Amino acid sequence: MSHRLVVLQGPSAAGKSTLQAKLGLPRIVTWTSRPPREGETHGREYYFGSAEQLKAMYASGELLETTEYQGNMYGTSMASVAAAIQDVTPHSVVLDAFGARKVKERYGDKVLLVGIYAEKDQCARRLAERGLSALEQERRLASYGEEVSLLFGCDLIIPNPDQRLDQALYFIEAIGGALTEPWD
Ligand SMILES: Nc1nc2c(ncn2[C@@H]2O[C@H](COP(=O)(O)OP(=O)(O)O)[C@@H](O)[C@H]2O)c(=O)[nH]1
Ligand SMILES: Nc1ncnc2c1ncn2[C@@H]1O[C@H](COP(=O)(O)OP(=O)(O)O)[C@@H](O)[C@H]1O
Repeated sequence: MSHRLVVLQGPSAAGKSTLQAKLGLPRIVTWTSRPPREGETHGREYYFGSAEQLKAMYASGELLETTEYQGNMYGTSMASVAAAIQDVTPHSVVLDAFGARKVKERYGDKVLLVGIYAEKDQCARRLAERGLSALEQERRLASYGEEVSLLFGCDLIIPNPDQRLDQALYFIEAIGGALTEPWD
């Protein structure tokens, strides 16, 4: 398979990070201006920086793309994506639909866009269990409809309903297996 980068997109709490972890590929760490959550470390979950820093990085061409999500900026470093695409080992990254499209436009078939889908009430429950404030939960769910409609731009969509994580994992493992087979 010629895909070098798996991009996961989908609504908040659909299960993107969970499935990315199970995919087991090295992850591209992206930048955000949102404050770190408890347990998050600079360089592991994200690189944390100010909005001004991210804007300056974008202006200087250091970031391939930036997006605003829930009032915070996010961005992917040009060098990290280029290095991932060149690397012998495929990588993965979680991006919103805007970032996913940018990366796909630039790298075409080297990028596999995987949409992760779960129903709205299930995402709502998962968000509530994550301990986010009521306002944050509401904000994340507000973009649910738009994020689901944008899944149709993906190369494939994996449903991740409650109680069927095993089924979603089956597909994720199949992708991981196909990507890590020897290629010419
Ligand atoms: N375009 C773009 N989106 C990103 C980037 N990094 C993260 N995201 C998106 O930002 C969204 C919000 O991430 P986060 O604040 O960690 O919240 P959560 O995923 O809802 O817990 C995620 O769903 C990702 O899709 C990036 O570098 N570029
Ligand atoms: N199939 C599933 N059934 C029940 N809970 C799930 C399932 N998939 C993921 N979760 C849980 O939902 C929450 C949100 O998952 P996460 O991967 O962080 O979502 P995202 O990265 O899309 O925001 C986590 O607590 C995770 O353990």
